[in-house]
Amino acid sequence: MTPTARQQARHWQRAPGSLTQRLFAWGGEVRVQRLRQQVAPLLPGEAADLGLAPGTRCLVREVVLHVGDAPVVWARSVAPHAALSGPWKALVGLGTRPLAALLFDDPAVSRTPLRPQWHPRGSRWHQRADEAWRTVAGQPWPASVVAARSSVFWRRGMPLRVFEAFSPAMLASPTATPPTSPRPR
Ligand SMILES: C=C(O[C@@H]1C=C(C(=O)O)C=C[C@H]1O)C(=O)O
Repeated sequence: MTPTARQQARHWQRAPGSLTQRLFAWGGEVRVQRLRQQVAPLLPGEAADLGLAPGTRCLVREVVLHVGDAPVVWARSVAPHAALSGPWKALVGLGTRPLAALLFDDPAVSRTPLRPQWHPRGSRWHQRADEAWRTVAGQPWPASVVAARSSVFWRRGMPLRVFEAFSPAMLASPTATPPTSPRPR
């Protein structure tokens, strides 16, 4: 990873507030492609961050965010299944609306500090990012490391862990224009 890419990764890993809003400001058009939303096993680190026993039934939502015509973020959010009948029931009908809609305008939602992380090729996280990219872009994850971040949103005592991985297209250079110009309206 070039020094510029590392610097850009740190920028996105630590950027407060809504990533969707930042992507919109960066590229003018953001689209959410939902890959899955179902009860599924957790990946390494998720149960601990949620304060759950491994094997607890959880809802898993995976999406890819597109800016213009290019996929730029793979995101994976997990919550205890029990939360779907309570504080996070709005997840059920979210569809392809950005998750941010449930998080940043609700005073009942708090967020733990952002945790930057790097997942090398061979890790479960890199494997999952690779699977998502093969599905969406028809190619493997285009880097040997997945630069990402995670944090936990809390609402009325129930957690929602959000993980976001940044594609190399986002890390290209400080002045990187979005990967493609938004489609003309
Ligand atoms: C949490 C946010 O919502 C974004 C949208 C997501 C989704 O729709 O599943 C998941 C993670 C984020 O990239 C945000 O914009 O910060």
